[in-house]
Amino acid sequence: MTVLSLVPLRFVSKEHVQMLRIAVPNKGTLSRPATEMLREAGYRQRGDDRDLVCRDEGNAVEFFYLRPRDIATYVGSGDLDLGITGRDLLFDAGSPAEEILDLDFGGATFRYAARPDALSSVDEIGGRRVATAYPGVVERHLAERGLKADVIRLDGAVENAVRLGVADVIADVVSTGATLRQAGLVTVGDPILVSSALLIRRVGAPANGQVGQLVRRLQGVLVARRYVMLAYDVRADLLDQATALTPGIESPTISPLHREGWVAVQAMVLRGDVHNIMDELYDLGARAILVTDIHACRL
Ligand SMILES: Nc1ncnc2c1ncn2[C@@H]1O[C@H](COP(=O)(O)OP(=O)(O)OP(=O)(O)O)[C@@H](O)[C@H]1O
Ligand SMILES: O=P(O)(O)OC[C@H]1O[C@H](OP(=O)(O)OP(=O)(O)O)[C@H](O)[C@@H]1O
Ligand SMILES: [Mg+2]
Repeated sequence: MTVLSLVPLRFVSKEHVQMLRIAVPNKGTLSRPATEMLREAGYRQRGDDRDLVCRDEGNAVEFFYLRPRDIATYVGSGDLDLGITGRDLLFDAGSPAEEILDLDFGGATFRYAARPDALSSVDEIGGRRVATAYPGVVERHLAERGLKADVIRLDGAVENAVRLGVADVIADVVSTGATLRQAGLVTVGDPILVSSALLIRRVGAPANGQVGQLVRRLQGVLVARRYVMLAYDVRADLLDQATALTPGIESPTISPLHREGWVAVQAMVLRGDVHNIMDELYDLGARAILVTDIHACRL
């Protein structure tokens, strides 16, 4: 770790700050949610979808917009410090880069599929032709199972490969399953992997204060998206029952109310649970139950 990385950025004159270099998907499913998340975390992002670079001088970060498939290569080689890419693309690249944070978007499974009557299990893939745009993932998966198959690398639209007689099986990203259905294919076996967008860095990269700050900001966005703030008033003798419903992340905040025998409670709750919790609190006797969004946080 350099001495500079220990000093908060605002105390260091700008010409001495090393710019952190981050790869962001320039196109495809991950592109928009990645730039939105970085914006929510307080970083400047490109104004035009064709821009290839964006410097955020205030935060000492430089963003490079690259094909998501290439991002693990740039990060694994150490040419860029961090990157945002999919878990499936990271595994496919096989470069020495690793996940440091799951960003909770771009979720999809990666699976085998074939004609409904063609295969009953993954073991039957041995000796067949498998079309995929992710040969690294497929070859490793087959090797782990001791299966030998002919892996055919295609660029996209791989679902057509069976129809066109190029392959017996495909391995591809499945989200809604609509593309598979349209091509008359069904999944074979369990998912090869469950993917989502990740923040990645080079394996063995030294600890760095700037990276730590970026990770905390992104974690703040994740928490702000997952949680809401719930506030309510409740009789003091019901407080234990009420706080069992709203334990918060560390502990709920309890404040006295002017009204004798009542207290106000504030706690973070999961966004998806909030309506059930509000119903239960109301039934318990809590009143003035209010929900507010969290815009940013550091826990
Ligand atoms: N419905 C989806 N289709 C494709 N990729 C998806 C989907 N949902 C999530 N992803 C993830 O997005 C990444 C693939 O992005 P990439 O930009 O390479 O392909 P794409 O979004 O299909 O764009 P395109 O094929 O137009 O280049 C993978 O990590 C994949 O798991
Ligand atoms: O399960 P679904 O919701 O149908 O989504 C999955 C499909 O979407 C992607 O294709 P894309 O449109 O990106 O075309 P591509 O195959 O040329 O990349 C992916 O490769 C699958 O084909
Ligand atoms: Mg695609």
